[in-house]
Amino acid sequence: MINLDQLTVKLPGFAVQDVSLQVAPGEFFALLGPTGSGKTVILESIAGLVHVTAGGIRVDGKDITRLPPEQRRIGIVYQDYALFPHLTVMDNICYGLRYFDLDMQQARQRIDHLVELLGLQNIIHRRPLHLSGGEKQRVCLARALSVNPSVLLLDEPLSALDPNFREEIRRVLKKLHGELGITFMMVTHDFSEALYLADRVGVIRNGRMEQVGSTEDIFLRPANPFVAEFVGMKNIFAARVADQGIEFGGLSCPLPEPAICRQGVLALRPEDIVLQRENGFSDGYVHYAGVIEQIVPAGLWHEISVRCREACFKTIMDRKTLMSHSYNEGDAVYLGFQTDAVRVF
Ligand SMILES: Nc1ncnc2c1ncn2[C@@H]1O[C@H](COP(=O)(O)OP(=O)(O)OP(=O)(O)O)[C@@H](O)[C@H]1O
Repeated sequence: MINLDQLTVKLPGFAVQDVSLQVAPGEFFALLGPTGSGKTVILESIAGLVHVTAGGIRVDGKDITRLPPEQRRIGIVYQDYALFPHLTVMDNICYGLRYFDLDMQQARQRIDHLVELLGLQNIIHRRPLHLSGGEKQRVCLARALSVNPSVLLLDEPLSALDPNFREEIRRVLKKLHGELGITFMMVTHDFSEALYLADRVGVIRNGRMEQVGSTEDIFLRPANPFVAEFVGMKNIFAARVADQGIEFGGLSCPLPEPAICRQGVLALRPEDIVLQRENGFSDGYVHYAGVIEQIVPAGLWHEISVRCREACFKTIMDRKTLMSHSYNEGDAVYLGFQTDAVRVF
């Protein structure tokens, strides 16, 4: 269990301010935020690698705010591996043991178990130079877990990996978390990673916590336009409350309940928007006539921009559907969405 109580870390030109957070025992928590928002500073303050200016950190009920790193029983894994090139895999895994007061027989048993769990049996005598990215990251996980930590901190553990190994390490992390039952806290700027791995998420902006909640909550019910945009709501419009709903981009959107629109923003996820050639939308859908402005291939999907009056909507479509409807730039279409997909801030 991790407990941050108004954690404040002041650095030259940047500060983490009053971050309070509770991560339950055995939980997988993801700390999300754009680059430079302070995620690593928070992680490193938990590990004892940066000085905490004010507030406190407790792990499993114990105040560790001023303890040196080696007395915290916390493992940390970085994106760039940081393995010793001159040591074998086994020596890298065992390197940290000397700094901890551990029962060596138990430590050896634990390492044998980790080597098996992480599938490292065939590479324990190799040096890091001869390992793939996925293998290096599995070695780092074994090294961080060798000291039997109660908390494992992961700083963007997937971002240096190419896509195939990323998938592999994602599965490894899920399996490790399931089998070891310890608390995981992972920093990432990729919401899809958090969606796959984490139970709960905290979104950081500029050193402050913007929202904490279940991954589903953050995804479906972002608390403000910043979080909405961060979790992929690509349709964000200036809006205002009107007689029967809300107005934006020269359009009117009736809503079943009166909207509270304090920040004057309406947001929609691209995947909640449907396109049709003819207007066949059923009740419950809000729909507008528009024109396809742009079709951009994006991997397995195409991103389609549709202009309806002054509002330019973004939606996504798989290649097969796009082909079967023969949609092209310049085509007149109807665009619709259900009112419960609309978020108003
Ligand atoms: N030791 C330090 N001294 C001064 N400034 C620092 C120090 N460590 C980090 N910073 C600054 O604090 C800010 C937050 O950095 P941090 O590494 O926590 O961001 P982040 O959210 O992890 O970003 P990224 O996703 O790019 O890793 C940055 O502006 C960074 O330059």
